[in-house]
Amino acid sequence: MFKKVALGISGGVDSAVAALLLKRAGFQVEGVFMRNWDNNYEAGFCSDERDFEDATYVCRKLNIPLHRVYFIKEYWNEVFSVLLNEYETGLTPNPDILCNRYIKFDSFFQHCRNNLGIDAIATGHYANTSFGPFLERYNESEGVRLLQPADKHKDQTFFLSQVKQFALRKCMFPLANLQKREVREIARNEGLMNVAKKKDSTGICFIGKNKFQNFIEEYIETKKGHFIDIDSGQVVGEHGGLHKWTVGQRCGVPSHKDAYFVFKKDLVTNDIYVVPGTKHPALWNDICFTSSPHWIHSEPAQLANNGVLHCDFRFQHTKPLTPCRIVNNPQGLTIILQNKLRAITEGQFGVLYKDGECLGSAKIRDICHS
Ligand SMILES: Nc1ncnc2c1ncn2[C@@H]1O[C@H](COP(=O)(O)OP(=O)(O)OP(=O)(O)O)[C@@H](O)[C@H]1O
Repeated sequence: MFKKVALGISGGVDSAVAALLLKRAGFQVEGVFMRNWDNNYEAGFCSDERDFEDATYVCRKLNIPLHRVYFIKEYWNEVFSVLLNEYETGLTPNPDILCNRYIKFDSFFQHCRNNLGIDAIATGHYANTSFGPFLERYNESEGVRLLQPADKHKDQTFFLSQVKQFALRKCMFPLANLQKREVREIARNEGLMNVAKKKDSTGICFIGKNKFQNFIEEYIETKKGHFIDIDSGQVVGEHGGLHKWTVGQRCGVPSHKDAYFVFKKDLVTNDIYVVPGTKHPALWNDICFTSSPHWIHSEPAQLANNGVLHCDFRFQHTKPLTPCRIVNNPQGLTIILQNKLRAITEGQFGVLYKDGECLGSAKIRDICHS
């Protein structure tokens, strides 16, 4: 039932091998290279031309057509302006999660469906769904579930935790059952040497080599303020703008004992409260409150019945899962962690897992400092 598939080709090894596996499985593959940032707006950005050349090389080698699409306006409206707004309101946003929700699994999906006549999309993400890596278990009358892939170290479900059902149910993840080293090996064996040795992309997709602090300065007004030691109440230094700092970050202000770390940002006074030492107890918390959650499949029955959901939590992609208990509250969720975590940050997403399934996520809006 699925014949023609649009695959997001980034010029990296993962999407190259995904293309190869889709071809081997007999699908008609349309490669699509996407650009979300207009490099003409700014000097000094890394150009994605090199990536486009690599994408062209992959598609030529595998004999698949390559299309180029632009979502610059969509990215600006749905991702970048949200990012600026969140920085301006003292939060630390996660644009990669928004990019997947609004661009890759919405604009990209709709564009490919409307213009390329495809039956499904695919990406080189390390993720899986209950419909299988090639939608082999697709069921029209069932909701799809987002599952962790075989490679737990590369698992990218964290970044997919806000994706909507309508696109996810028509998405293939051909790398679901592979380890990263196997993916590189497949690329090498297939003569895709250019991409086999490329490093993984990191961080926000459009910033490239420019330092984030310099970059963000171009867009947000710099308002200087004080660093204040929460233990002594004393001003211990000056900062160059709330948006440049995030909870848990080392401030570079010396104290008599240890370096200072960001504890909390005060939007009203424009001060940043800091604590001496990375292990200061104020940085460690086990209760947080979120905005209204996005459930990939559906609200878990325990919560729907006003009960307690026992599951696992993470708010940073690379960190281990922490067991937690969750209850609904009028604004969203109350999450009670089994152990304290360092630097839980407002604006980040709390991503929830249970038995290998990514249930969804919710934006952290407050932390209970006991
Ligand atoms: N510029 C792009 N155009 C089209 N698809 C993209 C682009 N960037 C990323 N993707 C899709 O999203 C997937 C995940 O991208 P991401 O950059 O998060 O991970 P990655 O592991 O570096 O992937 P890759 O090795 O394919 O670059 C890619 O495998 C690809 O399918």
